[in-house]
Amino acid sequence: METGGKAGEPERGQEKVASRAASSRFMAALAGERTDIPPVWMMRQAGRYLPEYRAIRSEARSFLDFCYRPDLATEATLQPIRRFGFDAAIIFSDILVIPDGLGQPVAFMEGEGPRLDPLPLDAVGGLDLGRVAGHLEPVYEAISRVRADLPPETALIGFAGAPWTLATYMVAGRGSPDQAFARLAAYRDPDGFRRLIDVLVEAVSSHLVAQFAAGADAVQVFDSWAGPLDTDGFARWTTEPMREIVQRVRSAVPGARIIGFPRGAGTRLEGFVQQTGVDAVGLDWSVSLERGRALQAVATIQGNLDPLRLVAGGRALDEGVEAILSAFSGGPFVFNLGHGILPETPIEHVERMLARVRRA
Ligand SMILES: Cc1c2[nH]c(c1CCC(=O)O)Cc1[nH]c(c(CCC(=O)O)c1C)Cc1[nH]c(c(CCC(=O)O)c1C)Cc1[nH]c(c(C)c1CCC(=O)O)C2
Repeated sequence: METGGKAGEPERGQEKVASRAASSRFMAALAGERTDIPPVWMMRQAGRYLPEYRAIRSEARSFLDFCYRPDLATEATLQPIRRFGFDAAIIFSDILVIPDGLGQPVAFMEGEGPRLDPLPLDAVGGLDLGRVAGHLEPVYEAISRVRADLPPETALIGFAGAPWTLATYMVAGRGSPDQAFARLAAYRDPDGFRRLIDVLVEAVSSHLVAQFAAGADAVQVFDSWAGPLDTDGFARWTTEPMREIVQRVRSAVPGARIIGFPRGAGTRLEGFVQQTGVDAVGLDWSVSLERGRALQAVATIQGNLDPLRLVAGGRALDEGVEAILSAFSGGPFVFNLGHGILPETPIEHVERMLARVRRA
C-alpha cells in the first residue's frame, strides 16, 4: 500500500480511532491513501440477489423484525463476505429504524416499499428521542457479533439515513421520486421542518456513535434524496445537518471515519465535502469521471458503477469497471456501485466485477 496524503488535506487522520480493521485496505483508503488495489464493497450487498439471503428471509415475520433479530442480521451481514470476500461488511439494518425508534412505526409492504403514518410538522414534539437507543439495541448487538466474527482485515461499516432523507419518508409516509411532499412542507413551514431536522440530527448522531461503540470501523450516511433539493434547500437540509453530525460524532469518537452519500448532489459535491468535513464521498453514476477525479483532491471517493451494468454483464460491465479503475486508481478510492445492487443481478456478474477490480 502506498501512502500519500491528499492535496489540501487538513489535519485528517491525526488521531486515529481504535479500529479492529485499522490495517485494512478500506481503512487506508478512508484515511486518504492510494492503495495498490482499490478496496471494494457494494451498497445493499446483503439482500435478495443472494439465494442464501432469500433462504433466511422467511425466518422473520417482517423485514424490520429481521433487522431487529441480531442472529439473522449477523448472518445476513456475513453472507456476502463469505461468498465474495469484500473489503468491508455493512451491518444489515435499514435507515428507517430511526423513525421507528422515535415512535413513528414503519411497515414494509411486499413489493411496495416502506409505509408510515405521515407525521404532521406540528406533531414533531411527540417524537421520543429517549426511546431510540433502547429500541436500536439489537442493531448494536448485531454489530458486536459481526465484528467478532469478521476477519481482522475486513472493515465493518455502520450507517444511518441522513436527516433530510429520513424526513421525506416521515412527512410523506412513503417514498416518492421527487420528494414534492417534503419539499412543499419545508417551504410552507421552515421552522417546523427545522425542528424535525434538529431531532433527526440528534438521533442520527447518537445512532452513529453507538455503532462505533459497538464495533463499527467507519460509518456511511445515506442522503438518498438530496438530489431534488434546490440550492438553498441543499444547504439547509443536506449540508448543514451533515456538518453538525460529523462534528458531533467526531467529538464523541475522535478520528471517526465518515462517508457521506448525497445522491444526486451533482455540482454541489465539492461544497458538500468541504463544508461537512467527511472523509469520503459516495458518487452516484451520474457523476462524471472528471468530476470524480477532481474530488479526490479533497476527499476519498467511493463509487460509481451503474448497477444496471452489473445486471447486464458482458462488455457493458467490463467497460464500466475499466473506465472507473483507470480514472480513479491514481488517488484515494473505494470501488462501489453508484447505488444499491438490484435484486435481479446475476451472481456471476458480481464475481466478474470483483476479478477485474482485483486483477485476479
Ligand atoms: C432509502 C433507503 C432505505 N434503506 C436504505 C436506504 C438508503 C439507500 C438507498 O437509497 O437505497 C439503506 C439500506 N437498506 C438496507 C441496507 C442494508 C445494508 C446493505 O446491504 O447495504 C441499507 C444500507 C437493507 C434493505 N432494505 C430493504 C431491503 C429489501 C427488503 C427485503 O429483503 O424484504 C433490504 C435488503 C427495504 C427498503 N428500505 C428502504 C426502502 C425504500 C426499501 C424498499 C425498496 C427495496 O425493497 O429495495 C429505505
